[in-house]
Amino acid sequence: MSIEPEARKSRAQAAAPESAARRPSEPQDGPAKISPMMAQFIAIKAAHPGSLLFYRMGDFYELFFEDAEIAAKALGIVLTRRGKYQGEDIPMCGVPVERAQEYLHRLISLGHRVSVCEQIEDPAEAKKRGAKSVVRREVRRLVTPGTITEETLLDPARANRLLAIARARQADGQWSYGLAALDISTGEFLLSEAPEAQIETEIARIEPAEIVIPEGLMDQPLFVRLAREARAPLTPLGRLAAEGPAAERRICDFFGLATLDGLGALSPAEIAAAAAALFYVDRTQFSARPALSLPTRVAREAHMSIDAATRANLELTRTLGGAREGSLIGAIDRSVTAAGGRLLAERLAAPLTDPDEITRRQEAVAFFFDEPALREAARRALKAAPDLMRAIARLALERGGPRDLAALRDGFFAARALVETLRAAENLPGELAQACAAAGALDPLVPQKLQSALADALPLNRRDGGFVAPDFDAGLDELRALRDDTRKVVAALQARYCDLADMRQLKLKHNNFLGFYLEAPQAQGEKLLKPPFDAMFIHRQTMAGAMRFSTPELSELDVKISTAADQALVRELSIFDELAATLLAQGEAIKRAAAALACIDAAAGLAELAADCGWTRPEVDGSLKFHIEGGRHPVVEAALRRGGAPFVANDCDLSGLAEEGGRIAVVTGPNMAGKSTYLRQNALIAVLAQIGSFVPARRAHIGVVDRLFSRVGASDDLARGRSTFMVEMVETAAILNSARARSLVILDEIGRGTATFDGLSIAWAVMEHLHEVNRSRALFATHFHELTQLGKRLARIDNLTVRVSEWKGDVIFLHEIIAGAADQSYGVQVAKLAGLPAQVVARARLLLSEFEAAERMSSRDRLVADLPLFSASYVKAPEPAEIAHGGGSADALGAALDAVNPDELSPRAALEELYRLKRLRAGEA
Ligand SMILES: Nc1ncnc2c1ncn2[C@@H]1O[C@H](COP(=O)(O)OP(=O)(O)OP(=O)(O)O)[C@@H](O)[C@H]1O
Repeated sequence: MSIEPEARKSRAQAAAPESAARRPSEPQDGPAKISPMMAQFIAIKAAHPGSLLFYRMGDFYELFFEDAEIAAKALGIVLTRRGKYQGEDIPMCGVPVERAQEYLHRLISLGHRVSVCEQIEDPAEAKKRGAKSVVRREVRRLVTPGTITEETLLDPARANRLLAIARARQADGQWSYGLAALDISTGEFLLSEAPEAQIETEIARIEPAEIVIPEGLMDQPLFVRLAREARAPLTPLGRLAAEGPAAERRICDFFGLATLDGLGALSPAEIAAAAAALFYVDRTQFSARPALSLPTRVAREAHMSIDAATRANLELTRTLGGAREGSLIGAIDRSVTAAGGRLLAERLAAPLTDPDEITRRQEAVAFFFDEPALREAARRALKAAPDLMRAIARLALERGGPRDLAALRDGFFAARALVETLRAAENLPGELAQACAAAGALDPLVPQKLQSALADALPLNRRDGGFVAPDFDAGLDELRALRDDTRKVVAALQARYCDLADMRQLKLKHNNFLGFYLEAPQAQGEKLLKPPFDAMFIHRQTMAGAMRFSTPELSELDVKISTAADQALVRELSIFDELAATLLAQGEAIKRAAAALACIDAAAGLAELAADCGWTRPEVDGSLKFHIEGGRHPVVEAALRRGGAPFVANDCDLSGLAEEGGRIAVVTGPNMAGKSTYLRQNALIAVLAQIGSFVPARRAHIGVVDRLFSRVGASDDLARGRSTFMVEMVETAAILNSARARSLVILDEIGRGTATFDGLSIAWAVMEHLHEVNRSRALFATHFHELTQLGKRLARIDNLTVRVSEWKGDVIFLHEIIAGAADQSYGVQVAKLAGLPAQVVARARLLLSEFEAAERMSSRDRLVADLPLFSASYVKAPEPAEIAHGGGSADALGAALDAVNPDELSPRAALEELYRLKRLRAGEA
């Protein structure tokens, strides 16, 4: 895109007085050859490496040299030239200030960092220092993906976290990693600690927008990979940022604490990470200070551990394609506020493991579930609540605008309405009672004041003015009247003077020489030269037939009118600051109230969902139960419902006893029957139960799951140099190395990505390991029917299959899970449904019956049945000759087969031939 002609004009004007410059990276020929402006630019640029420099010039932010080339390409704006540096043109491009946020958004989302350099004095001031002096400029902010606060740059539905990682050596010599996650758009500040093997899982939970790590770790493949997987840019920090006592001091200084003792037992790695995060905040925000909450430690055991692959596979907060729509959060989010939606996403990313805490959340949902009228009223009140957390955070950073004041006003009113609604309720459960108390603690006078202060229509930026309501401030009203209604002011003044002098012909006029003056006809003017009028009216001129007078008030009027606009704005800005200060003085209470509203919204939203979709409250405790009756997949069910199709509910029981471990269900069944859906729905039900939600099931009893693992589907990771099979094996290895009795494991078609017998052997051994060593509750979907044999030999393995029926040779999926093993794959029927050409389907049917006949005659089944536990015996593959000739079948069958020429058969004839051959083999023909 190009810049508008009007904007371009003002930019040209802004740039006009400056002259040529050299490339900043090269030695300069001498100061004489560089304009003062370019010298200033070069100095500022050198002090802020690693970012694009937005250099304010009048109504534009200009970029020069390489920055201009990068930005012009990224933003699609025109690259121009401006002056020369060492004989070469200087590339330049620019963005109008009023559209800067839009351009910033694009640059930040591409992973760039932008230093915003402002003019910090009036050009008129600069001129006073001499004609060639340059306006003072300073970088006021470094905008990076993890430190943005503007509404237009943020996703309302997601937290925007900066993650700082630091490491510290432990007593046993191992490295431990501290993780500090902070969101300056809301003030949230959380700390945790993890060993190297768990960092990936922690990062997946935090979903950072930017990761800050010590410079020395920048090149480590682990971090390069982690950042790529988290789709977050990696920023290095020097060593000084987070070391020893300096780290503690940095945290204490930031929060005004004497010691860190009040924050609980923080580890050295956590302290280092927290200090690094604060250092980075300082570096990016300069003098502005975000209203961060005190850092809170998050114990890893407090949350269900879900590794990155499992999160991705289960599509908890985004689909594999990256969209929210189609993910679990997309299906369950019924919250009506942005903060409520964010809280739900956060809870989904970190389900709880403490049954008491889960019960506390459930009680809040159950309350709204049982009280539909209250739920409706609460949701109506919440709908009027804007994003309080982000509004107060922007005010704290002095980046707030009039709309943030209005957001807080509306939020205060909404909180009051909500509290009034809920206070009427009896037996408010603990979580809601606490939230109500926080929401009710807001000062009722504040919204009143904001209400009378703010105009109806509000500009985005306070500098635009016009946001203070009429009648709020007499001084402002007067200035505005002067600015807007010169004519009216003049008319009113003229009428007043006419009354005072009792002289109708007195006229108020203006010229450049006298400014405002009063003119009277000669005869009547004489009267004003005498007492008492001469005390007020000062004679200025006598003309032919008229006399001119001024008054002290009129002399001031001139000055007043010309500066009224500026003064009105200054007055408005000071009213803004006053209102902002009133709000910031209550910053902590506002943050608590905002969190309370989000909490109520999340609970009411989940209750709405449960009521709407027929969900029930699960029983969650410390046992190893996993018993679900009539479970459904929330996302698939919603999709089917949109198409008018029903979802078939299914049971699942993996319950085990502590001394033995959980049960494993081996699910076999045709393609497309619903195995993957079944596996995933049970994992999702566990996640939902542990965030305190109701679940899509008739009944559910779940003993808390500490770790959830899934190996679902197959995908290459070519960027990491891993084939499909390698990815599958790496993920499986991670599961077998870390799953425990309290874990839930979902394995979908392990071993599919390699040769049949390798795959079968691996799957077999994996199952044995899960059963004997991990002892986890597990679901295992497979097309290796041989694995159903394991159920006969290992006590806690059950076989499940999906019911299908056949009609005229076609398969009909019933999606019903029943006990037992599948007897057929129906792969060919599914291929037919998929639209494979008829000849191919017929040929496949023929081949299939041949292969099956061959297999029946082979010793494979017997071999599998005889496999000793834990001996990874190789299962003998049938000899090619056996397949070709039907193994040890009768000569008659061989002769009949030899007589068939498949190339000459129509699909129908081939099918008939196949049935004939089968009858022949069975001795019927
Ligand atoms: N319980 C159910 N009720 C209704 N429809 C279902 C149910 N389960 C699955 N389906 C439908 O069947 C489709 C296929 O399901 P799914 O992918 O789970 O099959 P699958 O057995 O895992 O197949 P494959 O073995 O080919 O991977 C789903 O997209 C959904 O539309």
